[in-house]
Amino acid sequence: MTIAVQQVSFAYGEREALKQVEFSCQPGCLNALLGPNGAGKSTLVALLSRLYALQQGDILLDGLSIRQHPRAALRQLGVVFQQSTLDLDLSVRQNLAYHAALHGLSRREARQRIDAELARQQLGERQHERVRALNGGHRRRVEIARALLHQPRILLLDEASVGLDQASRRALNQHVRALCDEQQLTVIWTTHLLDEILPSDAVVMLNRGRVVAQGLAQELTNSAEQESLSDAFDRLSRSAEEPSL
Ligand SMILES: Nc1ncnc2c1ncn2[C@@H]1O[C@H](COP(=O)(O)OP(=O)(O)OP(=O)(O)O)[C@@H](O)[C@H]1O
Repeated sequence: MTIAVQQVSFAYGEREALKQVEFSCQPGCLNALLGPNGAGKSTLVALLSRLYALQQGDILLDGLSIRQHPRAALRQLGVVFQQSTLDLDLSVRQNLAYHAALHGLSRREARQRIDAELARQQLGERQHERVRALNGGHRRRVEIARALLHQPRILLLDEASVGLDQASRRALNQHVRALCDEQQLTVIWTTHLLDEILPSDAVVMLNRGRVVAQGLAQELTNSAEQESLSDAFDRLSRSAEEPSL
């Protein structure tokens, strides 16, 4: 499913968080939204997920405006927010069942989808354990399972790997990539960690609320004439701040 962000600007009162942001995402793969703290990544996720209403600009999902068709758009979206919203004292399965009920799934349908997601996230054996007993990586998988219960075609993950150790970060990243391949999911993966991005990934670089570059990671590195994506990001962010003559 395609995502087109068109001239989106957003301010918290006087503070501008996004300024005429425009980019599109590649369908069926992981799209990295890269930027340092405060770049505007979470604000963009909040607008995409309709947590905040758009102030200026529009976002199109397969050509459909989320302004004009908010319900249809939401049906296509699964979201894992930066802050976990699992109930730690409920079991894995109970957390999922609660969410399925909120989405209005029948008990039978909920049972089938929960079974399928638990299997896909390799959580079947942990389903009756309290979420509190799970490590950070497994908790994130529960959140992904929950986000996919209503079978969306887009998955938004906001800094999903924050707080995980290196091995869990890598495993989570690989897991999400496998989901893209298996289900043709379009993923937006926001991060400030460059080692989570592969040379072949589509990347949008945000800095201080503006898109400073977009393209395949390898192309961005080459075009900025840098050795690494990290250097390219520094270079592109600096040149975006220099006043044009
Ligand atoms: N609720 C809010 N009220 C006022 N300003 C906010 C609010 N949320 C974010 N901001 C500001 O908007 C800008 C963008 O923040 P945002 O959280 O979207 O960035 P981010 O790239 O997700 O960074 P982080 O990784 O730190 O969350 C920052 O300057 C931030 O201080």
